[in-house]
Amino acid sequence: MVLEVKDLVAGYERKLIRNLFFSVPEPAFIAVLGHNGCGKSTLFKTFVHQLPYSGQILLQGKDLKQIPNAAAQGILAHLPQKNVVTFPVKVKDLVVMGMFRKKSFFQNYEQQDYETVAFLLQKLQISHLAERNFPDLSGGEQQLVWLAQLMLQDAAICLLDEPTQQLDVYHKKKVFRILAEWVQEKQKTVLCITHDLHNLNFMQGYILNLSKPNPQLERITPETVTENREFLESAPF
Ligand SMILES: Nc1ncnc2c1ncn2[C@@H]1O[C@H](COP(=O)(O)OP(=O)(O)OP(=O)(O)O)[C@@H](O)[C@H]1O
Repeated sequence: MVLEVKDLVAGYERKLIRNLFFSVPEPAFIAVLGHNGCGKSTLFKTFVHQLPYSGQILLQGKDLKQIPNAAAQGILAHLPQKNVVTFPVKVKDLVVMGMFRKKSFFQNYEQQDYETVAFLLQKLQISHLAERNFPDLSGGEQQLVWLAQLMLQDAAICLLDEPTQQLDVYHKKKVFRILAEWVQEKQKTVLCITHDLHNLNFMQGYILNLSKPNPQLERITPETVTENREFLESAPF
């Protein structure tokens, strides 16, 4: 079992996540949907120990509470919605840091690591950004760079919080295709918060709509995408 959530209750004064149950037996893509403020990022925060919760979260069969540093173990990687860098750093030097698990603290990154970075940047079609100063990039360009860094972490389960939010329509589609390929070829489990429902039509996997009264994994089909879009187009009350 890759991931199990049992009777999860989490949130703030108001518990946004109430008695959530779902399980992912095999690597899969899961689109996490829902109206603004329904608790999607809150769900991810419970996974990365940023919020207390009751109930159980099991990653690869192990209780999350017994895994204080899932990132260092290559179990979990999290790409938050906002990630700010204000110091000057070249894109390639930021991306290579995704390989931190393979390095000891004082070890430098080598030529071979930068070759891996170059390959990934090419895949994401952002090779031309490699030598640029990261803080000077546009919002969408920065998002693609963070995605490259996250992919290099090579974690089994990835939490992506609206990774395509600032991308143009071409790059949105491209990123969804790359994620689909990544899940299938590398057997990753990707939970992806998104409002880009039309891009789900060509994806295989599941929808988890946290705006619904009793959210469950629903297999992605043209019908479930339409039903969830119509559900979300209606008022969230
Ligand atoms: N630290 C906090 N203290 C109290 N309330 C909070 C805190 N952080 C977030 N919230 C509230 O919890 C609710 C859910 O926030 P969350 O970020 O999980 O929403 P979301 O579903 O990811 O929304 P969006 O689609 O807008 O990103 C919001 O109403 C937010 O204001």
